Amino acid sequence: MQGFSEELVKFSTCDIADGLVNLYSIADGGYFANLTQYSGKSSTPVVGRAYTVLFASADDPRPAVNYIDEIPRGSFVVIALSKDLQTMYAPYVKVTQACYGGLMSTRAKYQGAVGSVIFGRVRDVDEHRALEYPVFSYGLGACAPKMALKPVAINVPLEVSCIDGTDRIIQPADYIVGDEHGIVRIPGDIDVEKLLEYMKASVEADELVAQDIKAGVPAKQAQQERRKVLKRFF
Ligand SMILES: O=C([O-])CC(=O)C(=O)O
Ligand code: NI
Repeated sequence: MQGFSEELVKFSTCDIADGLVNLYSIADGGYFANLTQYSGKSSTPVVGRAYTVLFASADDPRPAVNYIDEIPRGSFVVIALSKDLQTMYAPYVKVTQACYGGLMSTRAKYQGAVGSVIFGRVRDVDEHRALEYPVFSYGLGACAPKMALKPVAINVPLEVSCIDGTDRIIQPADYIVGDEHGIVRIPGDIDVEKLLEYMKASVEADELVAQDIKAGVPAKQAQQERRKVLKRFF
């Protein structure tokens, strides 16, 4: 692991989204909707810096690139399709082919990648599970990509179409965190140390709220009382 990954792994995607909403007024909490974790579920979230890969239509003029053999250790592999192949509504991509499979996870894991998120379809579910390697995606496919899609760029910003009609951009080296809720991105210009400090205080406060509620204190009252300590962050 590198940078803040070791610290961030102690927090769920919900904790991070809370931090981004409350501390930085990021309305969506950095959350990417509609992704499912198909493999590698564990008690701790998956955290790494984004290693971004853009896939485009097989007839795109750009040559195919080899994205899988040079992944920096500790990276979170992030794959998205070009904007013309995305849809705002389900199923989110205009192709039925899977752009990622078990051999890609085998190689990614060998190089020390922490997980892969594919804003598209994946196949070979059993292989990802047998590897205990975390893979998140919009959905599944059975067909290989070669007649429909190819990887055309590495370490480029990735645009993801979202339900509100705007795009979210994932920059290379952004922190990506995944767990069973899906994926959150911590924008690169955020003070991660401050975010960590806030999340620690917020999680502690909510543990006390839970204790109070179990002891019969009304939820609103417990939240107001216990969350007073968070005022120092604003
Ligand atoms: O055939 C492909 O391109 C993808 C695949 O199934 C794998 O990585 O195992
Ligand atoms: Ni395969």
